[in-house]
Amino acid sequence: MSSIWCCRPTAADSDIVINKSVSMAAPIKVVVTGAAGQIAYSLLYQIASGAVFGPEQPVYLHLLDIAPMMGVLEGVVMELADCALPLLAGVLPTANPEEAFKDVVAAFLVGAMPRREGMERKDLLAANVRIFKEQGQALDKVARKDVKVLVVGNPANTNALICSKYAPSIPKENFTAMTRLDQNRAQSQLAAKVGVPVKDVKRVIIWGNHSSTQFPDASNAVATIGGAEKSVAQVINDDEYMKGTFVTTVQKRGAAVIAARKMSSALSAAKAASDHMRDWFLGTGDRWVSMGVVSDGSYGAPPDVVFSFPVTVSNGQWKIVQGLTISDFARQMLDATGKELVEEKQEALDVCKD
Ligand SMILES: NC(=O)c1ccc[n+]([C@@H]2O[C@H](COP(=O)([O-])OP(=O)(O)OC[C@H]3O[C@@H](n4cnc5c(N)ncnc54)[C@H](O)[C@@H]3O)[C@@H](O)[C@H]2O)c1
Ligand SMILES: O=C(O)CC[C@H](O)C(=O)O
Repeated sequence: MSSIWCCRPTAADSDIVINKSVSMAAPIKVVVTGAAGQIAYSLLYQIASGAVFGPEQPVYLHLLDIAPMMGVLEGVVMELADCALPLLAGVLPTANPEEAFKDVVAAFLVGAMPRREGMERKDLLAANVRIFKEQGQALDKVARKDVKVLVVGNPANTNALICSKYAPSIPKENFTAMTRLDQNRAQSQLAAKVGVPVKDVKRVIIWGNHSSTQFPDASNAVATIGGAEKSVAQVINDDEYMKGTFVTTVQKRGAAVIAARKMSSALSAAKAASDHMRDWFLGTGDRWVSMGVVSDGSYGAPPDVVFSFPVTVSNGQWKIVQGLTISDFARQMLDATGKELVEEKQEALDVCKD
C-alpha cells in the first residue's frame, strides 16, 4: 500500500531493545492490528506519545488491517504524521500479517469483529477465532521469539489461547489476554463507593474470562484513606454490594457501554491496553494487576486455558500472586468462569479444524 508518510528505521534489529538509561534509544517495532478500527484510533496515539514504552523510547509502528480498510488506514497514517510526535520513528501500514509481525517486540492484537447490540458472544467466537489462528501462524514464522503479545479482540482469552497454540516456537508465557479494562472498571466503581481517588484503590482482582462470567473480586482490595491503608470490604461493610451490585456492574459494563453507544467500548479499552503493555514492559513493583495468562492450574483454575489471575511483573516476566484465600463464594465464581473457558476452548478448537 502506498502511504503519505511511511519510513523505515535505520537501527539494526539487534539494537531494538527497551533502553531506559540512554536519552534516545533505538526505535522498537510495535504492531497494532485492527489499526483502522475504533480502539486503535485511541491506542495509536498513546503508544506513539510515550505512554506505553516510556518518554525516551522511540517506536516504529506497524499497522495491520484487512485489504478493504487500506484507504481508511491511509487516513490514520496521515493523522499520525500530523501529530508531529517526537517519539514516532516511522509507520508501516500493511494488509500482510507476515510483514506486520516481522521483528516486533510488542503486538497489540486488536483486529477482530466487535459485538454489537443483539449479538451473542458465541457469534463472535466463530468469526474471530480464525483470525487468531492465522495470526499465530504468522507470528510463529516471522516474529521475535521474545515478542510480548496482548490479545484485545474478543473473545480475548480464547483468541489468545488459539494464537499461542498456532505459534509453538514462541513461549506460551508471551501470550496474554486483556482483562485490565475490567480491573480499571472495578477499581473505579470501588473508588467512587468509598469516596477516594481511583489511584488510592489497590489489589482488586479479575479472575477468569473477559466475559459476563468473570469474577471481579474486591475481597483483598485496600483503599488509602487519611494516609492509612484500610480494607475496602470493611469500609464498605455491605456484603450484598460486594457480592452483588459490584460484581454484576463490572461483569455487565461492556454490554452497558454497547447499549449506550451502539458500539463497544474503545477509549477505555485503548487505555487498558496501554496499561497492560506498559506494566508488562516496565514492571509493576508490588502492585497487583490482572492479566489473562495460560493457566498452570493455580487456585484450582482449569489448566491450559487463558485465565485472568492477579500478577506482578518484574524484568518483563509476570508471576501469579500466590497464597490468597479463596472463600466458598469465590470458589463458585472461579469454577463458573473456568467452565466457560473450557467450553470456549473446545468450540474454538472445533472451528480451527476447518
Ligand atoms: N478485551 C477487552 O477488554 C475488549 C474491550 C473492548 C473491545 N474489545 C474487542 O476488541 C475488538 C476490536 O474492537 P473495535 O471496537 O476496535 O472494532 P472495530 O470494528 O472498530 O475495528 C476492528 C478492526 O479490525 C479490523 N480487522 C478485522 N479482521 C482483521 C484481520 N484479520 N487482521 C487485521 N485487522 C482486522 C477491521 O477491519 C477493523 O478495522 C473487538 O473484538 C472487541 O469486541 C475487547
Ligand atoms: O461484547 C461485550 O460484551 C463487551 C465488549 C468489550 O469487551 C468490553 O468489555 O467493553
